[in-house]
Amino acid sequence: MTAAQVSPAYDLIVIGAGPVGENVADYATKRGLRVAIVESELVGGECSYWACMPSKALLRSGSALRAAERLDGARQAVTGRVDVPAVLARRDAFAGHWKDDGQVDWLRSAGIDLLRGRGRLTGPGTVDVDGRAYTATAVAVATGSLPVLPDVPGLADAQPWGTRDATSAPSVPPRLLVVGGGVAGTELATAYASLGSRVTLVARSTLLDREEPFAGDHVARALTQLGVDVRTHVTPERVDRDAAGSVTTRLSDGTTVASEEILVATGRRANTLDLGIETVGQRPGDWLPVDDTMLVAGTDWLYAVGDVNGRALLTHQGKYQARAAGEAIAARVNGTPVHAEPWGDHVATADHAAVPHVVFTDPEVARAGLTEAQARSRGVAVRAVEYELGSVAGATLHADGYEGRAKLVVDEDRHVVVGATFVGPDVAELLHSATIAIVGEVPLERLWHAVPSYPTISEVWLRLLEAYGRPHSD
Ligand SMILES: Cc1cc2nc3c(=O)[nH]c(=O)nc-3n(C[C@H](O)[C@H](O)[C@H](O)COP(=O)(O)OP(=O)(O)OC[C@H]3O[C@@H](n4cnc5c(N)ncnc54)[C@H](O)[C@@H]3O)c2cc1C
Ligand SMILES: NC(=O)c1ccc[n+]([C@@H]2O[C@H](COP(=O)([O-])OP(=O)(O)OC[C@H]3O[C@@H](n4cnc5c(N)ncnc54)[C@H](O)[C@@H]3O)[C@@H](O)[C@H]2O)c1
Repeated sequence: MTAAQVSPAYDLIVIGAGPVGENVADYATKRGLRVAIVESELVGGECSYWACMPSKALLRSGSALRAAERLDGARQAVTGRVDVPAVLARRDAFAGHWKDDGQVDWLRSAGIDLLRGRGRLTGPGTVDVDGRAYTATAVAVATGSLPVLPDVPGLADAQPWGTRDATSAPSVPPRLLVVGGGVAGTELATAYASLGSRVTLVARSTLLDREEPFAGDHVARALTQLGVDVRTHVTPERVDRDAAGSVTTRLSDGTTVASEEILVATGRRANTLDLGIETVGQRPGDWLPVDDTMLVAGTDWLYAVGDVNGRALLTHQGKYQARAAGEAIAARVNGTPVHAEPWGDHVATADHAAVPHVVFTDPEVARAGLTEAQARSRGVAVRAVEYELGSVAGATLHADGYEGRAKLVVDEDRHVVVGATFVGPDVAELLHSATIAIVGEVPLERLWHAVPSYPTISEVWLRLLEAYGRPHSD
């Protein structure tokens, strides 16, 4: 195959067939565009094989077991520990055994051409895939993100685990050091502790430091109860792996930690290395700047969707962007109107202040919209109220000694909720109520008429409104 070979033109070429790229391609195809998608590894991307699905599969059995242990009557029936081989086998199934046949069949059925290989931008509307040139009216980059390895002496040579290794490991190391107190670090520390590993978690600040402060406190307490040695405000300074495979890590507080594996979960950067991104004036490794239709700044043909634009490193939010971008690209190619006004059909307005996410630790941390600190830094006239979830009747029934906390952040000028955080066992399913309140900008006066069922954990909404005080419409 020579680079001179030019294949027929597409309306759209998507580079990267993760959950986001698949959705851009699907939504554009449904609007009649001729679409090809380029994938260098597995169709389905990080989320399916090395992130969301396997990590949640590793976590779920331990959470279910602890849920039973928190309940008198069920506790007595729990006579064993987590069955590690069974959990790993279930994880393998959720990761599709790292084969993408099913996803490839879906692409075919959706009418999307799959181009296996590495995609690279070579100029406006031109993409090289392993030496073959393709052209398209529009190109969407959905290449995801890559983990960042901190510059710690000896760390790279010690062959640390990244999140890919941790989510696909065939066995559980007896001792695991987790570096990073963010989402991935706290989730994977929970998972491996549940699977019997002796886990040490090292964080350079508090845990989950971008959440409401009580979130990290609750998670740190629960991890400690699970047997995790949680060390905050420290970083690794030197790492050595000896000939027998043991890792010794010296920390900034002068202590050392011995482990069989060291997992680094210290954040991610854009996967734009070797992508030809400099052809549009962008620096490889930087998040790609986009407008709300996901059009890359300074171009009229290139889109960046999902993790790669750095707006929200979450599958559901990337897929939301993909629905907007797929439709926007189709509208522009078809010459139909583009609705780019806030909350229009072709924009991802919710990215700015209405993003929901769940940290699947035990307790779970679920937030929609802004924390109090974020709202204040944006100049919002904030009033915040908090409530102990353990005082809600539904929560006391849900688990003996239920511990958790909830918080609403209210914009006092507009009288609407701009942020909500719930921390506690099984709060994840509560979150969508908050997302709807925030996106719908439901006035607080009206929220009083949204009655939570008794006795559910959702009754915390009523308690939070009572803590705020009933505003009277006059
Ligand atoms: C451990 C972990 C757990 C997570 N859990 C959750 C969760 O529970 N919920 C949640 O919402 N999010 C979660 N995330 C985040 C989620 O995985 C990402 O937000 C999501 O995968 C982003 O999707 P994407 O399609 O943008 O990128 P990716 O899923 O990374 O897909 C990008 C695709 O592009 C391909 N590619 C890259 N470069 C090229 C190229 N040059 N040519 C061809 N193909 C290329 C890659 O092979 C890949 O298939 C988690 C992340 C991690 C690390
Ligand atoms: N449930 C979910 O939705 C889920 C789960 C996992 C990951 N993710 C996504 O993946 C992204 C990446 O996750 P992540 O946990 O890698 O990143 P993160 O940004 O959430 O956390 C990284 C943490 O590492 C710390 N850190 C950085 N350098 C360090 C160092 N040298 N020593 C010690 N600590 C250091 C940071 O202070 C931070 O607390 C997240 O932003 C999240 O959106 C989502």
